[in-house]
Amino acid sequence: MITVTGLTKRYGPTTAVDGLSFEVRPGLVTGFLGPNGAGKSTTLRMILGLDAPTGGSALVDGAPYTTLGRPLHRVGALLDATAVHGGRSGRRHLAALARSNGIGRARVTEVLAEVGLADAAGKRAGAYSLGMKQRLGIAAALLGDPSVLIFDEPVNGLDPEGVRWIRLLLRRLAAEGRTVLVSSHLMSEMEHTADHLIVIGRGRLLADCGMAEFVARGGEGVVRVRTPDAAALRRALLAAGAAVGAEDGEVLDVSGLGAPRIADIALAEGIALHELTDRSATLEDVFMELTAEAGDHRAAGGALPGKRS
Ligand SMILES: Nc1ncnc2c1ncn2[C@@H]1O[C@H](COP(=O)(O)OP(=O)(O)OP(=O)(O)O)[C@@H](O)[C@H]1O
Repeated sequence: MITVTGLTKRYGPTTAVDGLSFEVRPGLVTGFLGPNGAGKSTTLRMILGLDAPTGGSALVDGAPYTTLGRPLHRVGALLDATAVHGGRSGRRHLAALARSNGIGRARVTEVLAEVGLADAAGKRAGAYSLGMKQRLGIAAALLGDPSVLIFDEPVNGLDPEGVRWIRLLLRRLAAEGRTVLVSSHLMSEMEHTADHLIVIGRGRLLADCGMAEFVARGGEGVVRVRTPDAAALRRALLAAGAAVGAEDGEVLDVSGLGAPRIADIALAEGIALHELTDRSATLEDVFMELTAEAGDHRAAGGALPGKRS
């Protein structure tokens, strides 16, 4: 469990984190989202005792990270996967970490296998691809079998197979009852991975709720229907109480009725459907709207990487 209370960090005139309070609970993947410069990394660094708060507190299982005995057994973190000693092999990197934390060598072999690096363990980490470095960083996070895991942008730069691997890993770690906090800019990926969301903007809390609840803020869904008989279907849907946007050739945008009901009405009227697509709001839609409302010009400009078109 991570408990952040009134957490504040100022760098000179810049307030990076501004009175932030939230809890991260076990058994869930919690997504930590915010536009560039929102204060995510600064918050994670304070949770991990790498930066001292200007005010407030960040506790792991009720205590500041810096006071935890054998911290690798309590918290595992991946902050910057490229920050490894390039001249050492993956195995030696992990062995050094294990030794300084009183962890046996057998565990090194175990985590190397778990992240799929068993075959590359003897190679210089400096020669690893970004994906392999991410895996090595994750192996280090898992080394002490911690109950709390923190990952900052774990899928950055990974290929689709690597992204999928991380998604399944995060889900498994949460299913094992661990506390999993993960930051990412990849909204479509987060939508598949996180159960709960903490969204910040300009260092302040914008949302702390379940994924479904957050996405539902996008309002009523719209169903796109394509049919060669748009005029007749439009009449039938209006009669059934739907709101139907202006006809555009064969395409109708329908709200107020779900896709199954629209299909039933079309069937009853003997009208063929060539497309029936649920176009409800996505996580990205709601995120962009929320962060734009909060006055973050970068989010409003739509310049986030990983944007789904
Ligand atoms: N060491 C530092 N000295 C001065 N300012 C800093 C420092 N670290 C962060 N900041 C500032 O604090 C703010 C928050 O930065 P932070 O890196 O925490 O945001 P972030 O949400 O992680 O952004 P990104 O998504 O771009 O990684 C930014 O305005 C940043 O410039």
